[in-house]
Amino acid sequence: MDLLLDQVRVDLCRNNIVKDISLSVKKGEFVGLLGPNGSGKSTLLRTAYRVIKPTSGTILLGGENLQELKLSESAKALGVVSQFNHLNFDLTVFEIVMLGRTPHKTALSTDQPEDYAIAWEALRQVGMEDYADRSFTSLSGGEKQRIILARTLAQQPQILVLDEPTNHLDIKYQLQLLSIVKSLGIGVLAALHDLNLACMYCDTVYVLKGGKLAASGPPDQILTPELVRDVYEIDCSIYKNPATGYLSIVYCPGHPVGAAI
Ligand SMILES: Nc1ncnc2c1ncn2[C@@H]1O[C@H](COP(=O)(O)OP(=O)(O)OP(=O)(O)O)[C@@H](O)[C@H]1O
Repeated sequence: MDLLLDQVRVDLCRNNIVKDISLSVKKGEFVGLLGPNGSGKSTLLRTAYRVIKPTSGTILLGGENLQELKLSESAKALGVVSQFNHLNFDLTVFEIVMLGRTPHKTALSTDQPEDYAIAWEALRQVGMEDYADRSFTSLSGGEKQRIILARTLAQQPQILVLDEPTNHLDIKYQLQLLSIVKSLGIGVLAALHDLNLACMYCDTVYVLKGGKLAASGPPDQILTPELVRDVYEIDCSIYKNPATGYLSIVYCPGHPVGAAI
C-alpha cells in the first residue's frame, strides 16, 4: 500500500503551518521527514494519520482519498507511533499490546488465539516479553516507547507513521527500533531529528524549513553541508563512513551560523 500527499496545506489558528507539500511513501520504502524544531513535521504527520484535516490538497491511502475512507479502514491500515505516550490507564503491558488488535475487530468479536499469538510476537520483537504483566504506567520512557511500537506491530499496519520514534531510547534501542521498522517491508514515514540515523535507515528524505519543502531525495544525494547550514543554521562536515558505507555527519563546535559572538 502507498501513501501519497499532493499539495497538502495545513492552516492552524489562521497560520499557514504546512505549505503545499507533496510526498510519496511506497510499499517497502522508509521515508524520513527532517527539519528543525517548528518546521511542521508533526503537523504534516498528524494530517497524514488523520488527526488534522488538510486545509487543501489531497492524501491518498492505497489510492483512496483518506478523507473519504471509513475511519475503521484507515485505522486498520495506518499504524502510528507518536512522540507522546501519556496513557494513564492502569493496563498491563500485554493489555496495551493487545489494543493493537482492536481495529481488526467488530464490536461483538472477542480476542482469538491468533490475536494473542500476534501480540506475543510483537512483544518478542521489541524484546519485552518479560514485562508482559507489568503495569504500563510503571515503565521508563524508553520501555514505554518500545511497548507502543509493539502495540503498533500487533496492529499489522500497511503504512507506519512515526513521530520522533527514538525519543527516550538509548542508542541500542534506537537502532533496534529503526531496524525492526525497516524489516517490516511496509511503507514508513518517520520524522527524525538525528541526521546520522536518517542516513542509515532512510531510502528517501524530505527536508522541511518553515513549513516548506527545502529538499527531497536519497540522503546521500541531498544532505550536504550547504543544506544543513541553510536548514539547521549549523556548520558540519559530511563524509562517507568506510565502516558503515553510509554518510556520517559531524557537527562543528562553536557558534551556529549567523549567531552573535
Ligand atoms: N494548534 C496550533 N495552532 C497554532 N500553531 C500551531 C499549532 N500546532 C502547531 N503550531 C505551530 O506550528 C509550527 C510547526 O509545529 P510542528 O509541531 O508541526 O513542528 P515540528 O517540526 O514537528 O517541531 P519539533 O521538531 O519541535 O517537534 C510551530 O511553530 C508550532 O508552534
